Amino acid sequence: MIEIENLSKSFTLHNQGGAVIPVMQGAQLSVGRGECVALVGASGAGKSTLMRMVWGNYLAASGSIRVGGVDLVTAAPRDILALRRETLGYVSQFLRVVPRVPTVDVVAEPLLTLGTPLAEARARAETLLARLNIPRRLWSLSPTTFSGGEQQRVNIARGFVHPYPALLLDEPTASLDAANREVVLTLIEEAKSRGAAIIGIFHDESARARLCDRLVDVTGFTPGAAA
Ligand SMILES: Nc1ncnc2c1ncn2[C@@H]1O[C@H](COP(=O)(O)OP(=O)(O)OP(=O)(O)O)[C@@H](O)[C@H]1O
Repeated sequence: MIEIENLSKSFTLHNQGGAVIPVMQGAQLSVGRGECVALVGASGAGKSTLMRMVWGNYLAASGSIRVGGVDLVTAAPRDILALRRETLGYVSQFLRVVPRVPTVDVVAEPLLTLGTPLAEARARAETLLARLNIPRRLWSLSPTTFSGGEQQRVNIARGFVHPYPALLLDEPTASLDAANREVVLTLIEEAKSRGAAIIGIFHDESARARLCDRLVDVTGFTPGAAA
């Protein structure tokens, strides 16, 4: 479902004399349906950079990243947007929302853009918000004033409301209490059992051990690392 081949990336710092920092070379990764792969490696090794390339926010210098047949390295922006609507979900660590949109609609939005009728989209959003223990009285409010953990759960609800065939998870349990962490781990297990291909960054080692079929150390993709 997710196939990464011979991927390279460098950053050019235009405000610092055009310094070029190579961060990745020859990265390979393949994630099948129902599989969860954890990206590991020391801080600065390139986990987030790899994730952002798969999401299509960072452009690779060379190589390919195929998700459901679309190559993110060469795809046109409209094809990347279509991929994000239908196929590829991303739960980032931080919620970014348009102010004043009620939480229930923030969560329902991915379904609405796919043409799901409003009542059905809201009902599915509410089921997830309830599972994730967001109090009902907050559903009609914007999540901008919510606590860190509440915002993370809203973000997770939004990422799981549509059954994306591929999912990127950046520290999905980072600021959660034990009960909510358990809900999130169960949601990820359910996504795996329906066949989602998942790439995640999990500093939570026991979550990683429970969910992940493989660990991939991105240090091996650092330029100059032994191939
Ligand atoms: N936008 C950017 N511009 C320039 N350099 C960047 C940029 N993003 C990342 N880097 C560099 O790329 C390297 C990899 O960073 P990245 O954030 O991917 O590491 P990481 O493994 O996710 O680290 P951490 O576990 O600390 O989050 C670092 O040396 C970082 O400074």
